[in-house]
Amino acid sequence: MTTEYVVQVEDLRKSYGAFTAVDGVTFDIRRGETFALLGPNGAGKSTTIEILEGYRDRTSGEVSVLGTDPGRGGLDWKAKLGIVLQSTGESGNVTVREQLAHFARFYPNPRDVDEVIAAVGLEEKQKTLIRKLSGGQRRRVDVALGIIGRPELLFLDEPTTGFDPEARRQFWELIRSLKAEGTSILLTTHYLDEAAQLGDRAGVIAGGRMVDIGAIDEIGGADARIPVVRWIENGVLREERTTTPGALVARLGEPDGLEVVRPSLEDIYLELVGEAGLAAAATDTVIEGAAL
Ligand SMILES: Nc1ncnc2c1ncn2[C@@H]1O[C@H](COP(=O)(O)OP(=O)(O)OP(=O)(O)O)[C@@H](O)[C@H]1O
Repeated sequence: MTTEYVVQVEDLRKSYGAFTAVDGVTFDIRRGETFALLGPNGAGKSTTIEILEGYRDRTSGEVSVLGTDPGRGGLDWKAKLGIVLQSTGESGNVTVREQLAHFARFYPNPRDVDEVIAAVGLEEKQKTLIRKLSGGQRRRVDVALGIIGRPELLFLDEPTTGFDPEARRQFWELIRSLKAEGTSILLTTHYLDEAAQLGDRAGVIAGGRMVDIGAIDEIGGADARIPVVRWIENGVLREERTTTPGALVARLGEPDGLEVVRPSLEDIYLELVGEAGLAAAATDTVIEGAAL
């Protein structure tokens, strides 16, 4: 059986004048997979997503989304996508329920409006005007609009920004249930715990380039996951990375400040992005040197 891809991106580039925002990015997403695109502000995540959604032209590269070039996708193609953009656009003078019922009519096989309202936890606000909602509640409306059409592929650009911790956990449950139904998802987030909770694979973009890509529990390579043992010896903080922290701890006994730290996805991500920043700075120096 061949793997079916819902997204295929090959050597994607996007320039704004002399500035290259996306610089040769390659990745794919398999059907049913949740792929997390991670990277610092300005890395090129939204630009990439907007190209895949058909909202932005690309400078070069090959892109296929549900078998179609997004630059040429028609309404049938659009109806298979669910899109939650980064900026919250919903400030309307209609109620939550009216807005969802209105958008449901654009799709051939929409989800039930009540079901979606319940899924995003807006039952008590369904008759409230959208402009009277809080920021986090409006974001839930954005998410509801993204899933009302029962999309095959859902784009979530920083979906939980502004959510309180409980709402974020409810949202994770919602995403898990969509995933269980077979929805493929492309997620960008600055919450690394969210990526670790929801993602099957992740790509880390920095400065428009993919600096690493792989299964969530393999990003950064095996060495990045080696635990660190820290303790205080003669008033000095010591630390050692070891694959056998238990043996080291047994040898140390019970020194002050003893802790075993397993690097989180966030630690690994920060290291990757830090290294990419240093590499870019080094390249800039060479280019400046060459120009002299
Ligand atoms: N219309 C535009 N014209 C010129 N430059 C742009 C335009 N849109 C984006 N950029 C630049 O492209 C780069 C990538 O932006 P993009 O929005 O894709 O980043 P991002 O990874 O989504 O960041 P964030 O995490 O802040 O959302 C940024 O340096 C941005 O300033």
